[in-house]
Amino acid sequence: MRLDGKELLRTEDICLTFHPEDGIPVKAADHVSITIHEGETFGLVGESGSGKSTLARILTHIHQPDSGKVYFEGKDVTNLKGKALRESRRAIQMVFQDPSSAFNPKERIADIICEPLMNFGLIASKDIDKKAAEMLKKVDLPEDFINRYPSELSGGQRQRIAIARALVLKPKLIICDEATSALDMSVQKTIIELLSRLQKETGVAYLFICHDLALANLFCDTIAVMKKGVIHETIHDLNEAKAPYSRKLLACTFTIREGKNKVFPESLFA
Ligand SMILES: Nc1ncnc2c1ncn2[C@@H]1O[C@H](COP(=O)(O)OP(=O)(O)OP(=O)(O)O)[C@@H](O)[C@H]1O
Repeated sequence: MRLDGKELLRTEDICLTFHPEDGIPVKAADHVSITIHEGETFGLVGESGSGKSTLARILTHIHQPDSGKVYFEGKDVTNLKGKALRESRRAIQMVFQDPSSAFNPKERIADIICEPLMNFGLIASKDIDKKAAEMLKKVDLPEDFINRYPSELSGGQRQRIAIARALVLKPKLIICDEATSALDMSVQKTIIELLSRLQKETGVAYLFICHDLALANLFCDTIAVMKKGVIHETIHDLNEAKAPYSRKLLACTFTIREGKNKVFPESLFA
């Protein structure tokens, strides 16, 4: 965790409106400006549908914004095409909530981990098992997992495989989109500890998209609070949140210390 790193990624006034065929337009990104520094963990919180994944998809070039700019290491990468786009995709990797959906169930773990290297033509077939074993070690899994299949692993182990695969290209930024949300509390803790350790070892930055405000506050150096495509506040500690929406969101968090008669605040959607 560090806040003194150089600027790694910056968005400037990013806007994107979806136009579903049978509905009203949805402003999923409304003048979004964020800055992520090298080695930083940047949290993105907000209710479901607030535009968190859309922003992730813009940063990974899955969606093109209607307007605004994305800068990576100081370069404008908003409209990259061809080879430049491919190269840029190496630097930002993603880890999703359900890694199984991104894994081919018929592929060995070794091939799953090394797939990004294969896609970029960066590894020979004969080196795959060795590289995969090295990556398994990094994420605290036994090296003989190379010959297993995804269905033979637990959810937490599969998430470690997803992290190993995200790391194999040595990215500068990993976007964790609800990466720990489907895991039980104890496994979630070990994955967070793993992400922390890997960050110390590699200097990778994280964009950590999360519904759990307590976890985001604990793990993230900086947190942006998003609602309906708008960033309402960017702060380092949610306890110091000032924006009315952030306060409402915080008031909705459960804590076991409050006992059994918690009164919910007025609707977030008002
Ligand atoms: N491809 C699309 N076409 C039309 N509308 C979309 C598309 N993708 C997202 N949206 C809409 O944009 C808004 C933001 O969605 P997004 O998935 O970014 O939210 P989110 O904050 O990531 O939600 P969650 O926390 O539930 O994953 C939602 O209203 C969603 O329905």
